[in-house]
Amino acid sequence: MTAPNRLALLTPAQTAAIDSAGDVLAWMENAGRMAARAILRHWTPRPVLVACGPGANGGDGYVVARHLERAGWPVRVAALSPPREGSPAAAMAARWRGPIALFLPEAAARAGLVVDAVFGAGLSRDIDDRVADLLAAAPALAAIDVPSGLDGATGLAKGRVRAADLTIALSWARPGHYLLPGRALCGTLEIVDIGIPPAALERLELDAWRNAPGLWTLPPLAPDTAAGGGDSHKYSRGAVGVIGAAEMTGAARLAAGAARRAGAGLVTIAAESGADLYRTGDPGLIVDASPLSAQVVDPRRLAWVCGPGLPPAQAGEALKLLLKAGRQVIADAGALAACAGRPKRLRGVRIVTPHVGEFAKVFGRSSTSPDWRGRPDEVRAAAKAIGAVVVLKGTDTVIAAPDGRIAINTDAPPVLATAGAGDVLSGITGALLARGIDDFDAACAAVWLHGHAAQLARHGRSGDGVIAEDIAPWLGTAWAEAHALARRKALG
Ligand SMILES: NC(=O)C1=CN([C@@H]2O[C@H](COP(=O)(O)OP(=O)(O)OC[C@H]3O[C@@H](n4cnc5c(N)ncnc54)[C@H](OP(=O)(O)O)[C@@H]3O)[C@@H](O)[C@H]2O)[C@@H](O)CC1
Ligand SMILES: [K+]
Repeated sequence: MTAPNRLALLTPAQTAAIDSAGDVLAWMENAGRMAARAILRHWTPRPVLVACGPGANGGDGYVVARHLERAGWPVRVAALSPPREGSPAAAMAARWRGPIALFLPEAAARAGLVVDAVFGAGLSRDIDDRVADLLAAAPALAAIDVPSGLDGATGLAKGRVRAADLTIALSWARPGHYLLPGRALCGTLEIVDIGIPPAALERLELDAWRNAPGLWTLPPLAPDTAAGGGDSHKYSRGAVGVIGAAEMTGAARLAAGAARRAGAGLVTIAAESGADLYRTGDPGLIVDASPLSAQVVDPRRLAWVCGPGLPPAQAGEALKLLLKAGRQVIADAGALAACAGRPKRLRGVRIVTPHVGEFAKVFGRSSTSPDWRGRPDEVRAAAKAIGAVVVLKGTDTVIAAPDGRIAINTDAPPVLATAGAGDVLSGITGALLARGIDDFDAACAAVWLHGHAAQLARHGRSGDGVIAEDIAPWLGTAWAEAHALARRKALG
């Protein structure tokens, strides 16, 4: 993976590292000017209160105030406390000669728009009532960097955080802009360029990105005959095995169908029992009723999906056989249930795809409260513990590699919260692994294709009535769009 800088997500600590060696005054001026421009695009002229904190976020606020006033808007500034003497923020505060207001909710309520420049990357504790009350009284809110109280690293709220209508991110977004509840607290997110040279990123150890085409690249979906790929055969396009359950056959069929649409040359359902049920399904699907122990040694069937629809005991047995045979395993559903509280049993698998409840059961968290989902470090730790890529599924799916890299998916539609959608994802992942794509890239690309195909299904025919079966037929289009987007961004 050669991750492009434009997809990088910066934590507050990384921003601080950039600032310590940079021209903060110039960047602050740019940040305030660009934020003012974004505000001018989003709102018609109205009285504005700019709420400024004591740090550089407040410094940006004084610049916004100056530019909005220059644009003819009535502007007042309310300071929580004055900036530290000699700091860049103090220099910007000194250049504000306009009206001052008390830092009180009444001042916010009288304005038509409040600019939240109280805390950004320097947030160090929960915000108190004084800040929360003022921001809560705002009729509309534009936040600089993050809404005050939102932890940019985790997406968690520190105290009572007022959701913004517009959040203006500076040069790069943060994990917290995309992780829930942060994503919901940001409103519309705009990323503005404040002139930090891309070389500044080279000094950082980047480890988080937005999941989008360009982060990974896909081979062509089908062999290109014109380019001499016409002699490729079904095994060279990747062969996928899916462990079939005797009873809940739908899940394995959904996974297998998705693997086929995602470009696998050959997909087999391993069904020691229940084979007849599978044979009544799609004609292009191979059903193998021989003992699994004999199937797993077929060297051509490298990638296996283990778990969808399986009872935990069967999944656990299958997992052991697959790992012993050195297969590339995607563990989901029943295979995760078989490893509840025993994550070490997953050592040797390539990718696991738990939802929040499964993650909690496998990795032994006592609570499934939505609160902890915003903590990428927990997903990183899980990936490290089992030496495999962990895909924590949700509306803000986090994909973590054992080496600490994470990608956050940002555009999955809510319609994906439907039975069988997870089985489809495991099938797509299997197809990409079988085609020889690196584990982390395969997981990231599968998550994106899955979400994008669901979006296409939604805009195509299904509307909000998208069901799991609707997703796979759109994978070909999603694949083509991934190529087009990666190409366009690389050029642009
Ligand atoms: N490279 C970039 O992207 C650039 C970014 N820029 C901007 O810089 C911002 C980061 O600036 P920053 O480091 O000064 O932190 P900021 O959030 O203003 O606050 C720190 C102050 O608040 C205080 N404090 C914290 N929490 C508190 C609480 N709950 N309740 C009360 N007080 C609290 C804290 O006190 P302390 O923790 O020290 O006690 C300290 O005094 C960033 O968000 C962006 O807007 C541009 O200007 C330039 C280029
Ligand atoms: K802010």
